[in-house]
Amino acid sequence: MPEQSGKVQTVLGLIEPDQLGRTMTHEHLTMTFECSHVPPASGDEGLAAAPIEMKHLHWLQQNPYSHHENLLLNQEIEAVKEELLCYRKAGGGSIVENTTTGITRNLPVLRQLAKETGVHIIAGAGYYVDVTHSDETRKMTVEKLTDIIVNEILHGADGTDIRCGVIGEIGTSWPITESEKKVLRATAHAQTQLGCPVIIHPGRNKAAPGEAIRILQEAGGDISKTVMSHLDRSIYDPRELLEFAKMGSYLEYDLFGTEVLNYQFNLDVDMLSDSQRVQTLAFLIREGYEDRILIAHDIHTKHRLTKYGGHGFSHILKNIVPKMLSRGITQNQVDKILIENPKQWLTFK
Ligand SMILES: CCC(=O)NCCS(=O)(=O)O
Repeated sequence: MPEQSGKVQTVLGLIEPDQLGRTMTHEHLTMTFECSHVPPASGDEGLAAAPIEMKHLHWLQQNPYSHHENLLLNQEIEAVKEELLCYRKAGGGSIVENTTTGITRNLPVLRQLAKETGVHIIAGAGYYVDVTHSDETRKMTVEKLTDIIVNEILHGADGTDIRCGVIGEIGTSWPITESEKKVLRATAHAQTQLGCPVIIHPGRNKAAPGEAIRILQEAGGDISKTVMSHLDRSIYDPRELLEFAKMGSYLEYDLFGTEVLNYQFNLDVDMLSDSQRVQTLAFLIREGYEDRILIAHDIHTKHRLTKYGGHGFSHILKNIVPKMLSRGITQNQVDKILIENPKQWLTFK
């Protein structure tokens, strides 16, 4: 039985699950997102190249992926540190940092931030979406990928002794590519060995979450210990959502704070607003899924930091929780979503 059993593994070492407190289960503190750059609309090239300024904020908020500099969250370590101190003051305890190989994971920075702020940080093992896979990764067998992921959890990742505490976010596109399927199978095999939490980034299609879960399931993964991220932009129809929920994964609404008219990555999608996210949580609770819900902001670009006029890492604690309570979600249910469910998920079997 690994030493992680019954514990949560942070970048500073193992902790008791009760030490976690309120937990955002899907954030990024340092990463790059150039792999997802969207060319600006014709006529917007000047805005896309301009420094970030107040007068451009609305454009930036609506076109975040067309501004190259906005995709470099790794340049904002000091601002992120300030945000984490505010997050603690607002009652936050822990953050799952989902940056995996392909989007510039930086474990020494995570360890430094954890030391300087007192926020428990849980780092992610494994690989992001196919476009970020190296030729070497693509050639690897499932067994080799499994070994690497297991090693990132048991011994440390990226040549450091800093150990990851979850597998993911494991990136998948739509349709899921062959290389991504191998990583999903390796994830399931590593999870079987370690009894660890897993978190998946689905492709941008309503069929994507179910397909990723099926691949994990067939490879022996523990779906009850797996989170499906980004449901805010993936499944809208209530009947389809309940069909997916029956598969048994955690259901994560992790784009709180994102309010956009057009979702740049898929113009067919009408991205949920925060009010609609809260309505969806209330719906899932009524349908009996309160033990399966997780929430977060998934901050991954500069413009969502308070330094750039964004909502920051404390938005859920300061604004969304009161809204949840005002819409009939009880304090006990809020605590389940923010404390108990993350604790159950993050504790190694
Ligand atoms: C690395 C951050 C990330 O993947 N965020 C998800 C963005 S979206 O696909 O939900 O738009």
